[in-house]
Amino acid sequence: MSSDRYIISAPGKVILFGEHAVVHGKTAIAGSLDELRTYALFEKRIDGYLELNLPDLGLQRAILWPTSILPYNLVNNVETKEGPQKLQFNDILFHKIKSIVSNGQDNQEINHKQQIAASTFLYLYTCLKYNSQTSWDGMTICVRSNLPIGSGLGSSASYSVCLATGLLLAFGYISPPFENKQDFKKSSELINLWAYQAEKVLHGTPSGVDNSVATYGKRRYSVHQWSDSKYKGGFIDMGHHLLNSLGVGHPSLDKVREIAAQYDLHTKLTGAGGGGCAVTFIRNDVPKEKVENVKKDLNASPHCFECYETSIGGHGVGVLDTCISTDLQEFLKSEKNKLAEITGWKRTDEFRMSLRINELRKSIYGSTFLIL
Ligand SMILES: Nc1ncnc2c1ncn2[C@@H]1O[C@H](COP(=O)(O)OP(=O)(O)OP(=O)(O)O)[C@@H](O)[C@H]1O
Ligand SMILES: C[C@@](O)(CCO)CC(=O)[O-]
Repeated sequence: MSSDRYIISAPGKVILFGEHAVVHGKTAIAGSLDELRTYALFEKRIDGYLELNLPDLGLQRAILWPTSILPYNLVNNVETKEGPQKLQFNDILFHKIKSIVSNGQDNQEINHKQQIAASTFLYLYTCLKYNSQTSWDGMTICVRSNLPIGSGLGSSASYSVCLATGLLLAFGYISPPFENKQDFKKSSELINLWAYQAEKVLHGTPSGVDNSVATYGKRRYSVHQWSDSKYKGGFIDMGHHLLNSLGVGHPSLDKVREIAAQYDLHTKLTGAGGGGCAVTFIRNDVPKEKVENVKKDLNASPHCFECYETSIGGHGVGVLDTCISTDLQEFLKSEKNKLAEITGWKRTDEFRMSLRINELRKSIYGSTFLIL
């Protein structure tokens, strides 16, 4: 049974090895991030309007559409209950949605990034609403994230997973609390499948790693244990140099490496490259003061690098307790570092329902990846 309100949360990701190889069907190793997440609030409306709030993308006001303008007649492939292979990306629908988004707003200018994010939402909404038996006729949505957006840490995948989960819940395709393992498995597969469609809107031809990591996540697994026990700095350096040789490096990422190397720490670029984020691995034996000093040096460099200290293995997608009283205004205006608190994500496990399955996945997209 569908409720009137959901708060969803999904993690960002870091790719440790193989970010470009995975696009060509080779193996990558990736992990979900702890505490760097996207949060989405879904509220039912019955007035036939969709309201989308994306303040992190700089949208000053909500975007509003009547649900009646959506091209449901172009939906031809809603195979939500079938196997993933049956779900094809619908180009005709996507182009129509894009034109609705770019024509539609008389009260504010919407830039390209905002248009793509809005199209992603409308694409999933139109596909999933078609054929659904639900009392939701319209909804208000607000998405917030404490991830850097467009920097290689999977903000788009966590956005996609939040949208897919909220819509699948609202339209009754899945239902919390995912009580038994079978429900767990089915719901997470469906979320991942639809998040992948969203990633296609955002990325074109994604490998599917990012949305899988944001869906499945994993139990906490600290970078310290990981780097100590299995891999040494040489691997990390080699990964970085190989990516540089592909031409996806950036001088500022080399600068991060240079500063961290002064403290005997190893760094590589992560994600697509060409800018974005580098990841520095911190061994168990590195004292806290040393970490603070590296961060200070990175901040103080002419590039003013921003540092996020985290571990690998955050929870996968979760549906948070709907009794939490956070309202739209509070959610919209919250500082990024307060999102976990105001949504209740910081409360104990018994208050949240989380989907987590950890395994080596031979993906439906053709690539193999290990989720840490
Ligand atoms: N909090 C958010 N609010 C609205 N849209 C978001 C949000 N986070 C991500 N997005 C969408 O995802 C896009 C960023 O995707 P992009 O692939 O460029 O970066 P990334 O996912 O952070 O990096 P990578 O894919 O390399 O890991 C944004 O332009 C927007 O469309
Ligand atoms: C660079 C790439 O690994 C995305 C990183 O976010 C490509 C992909 O997996 O689609």
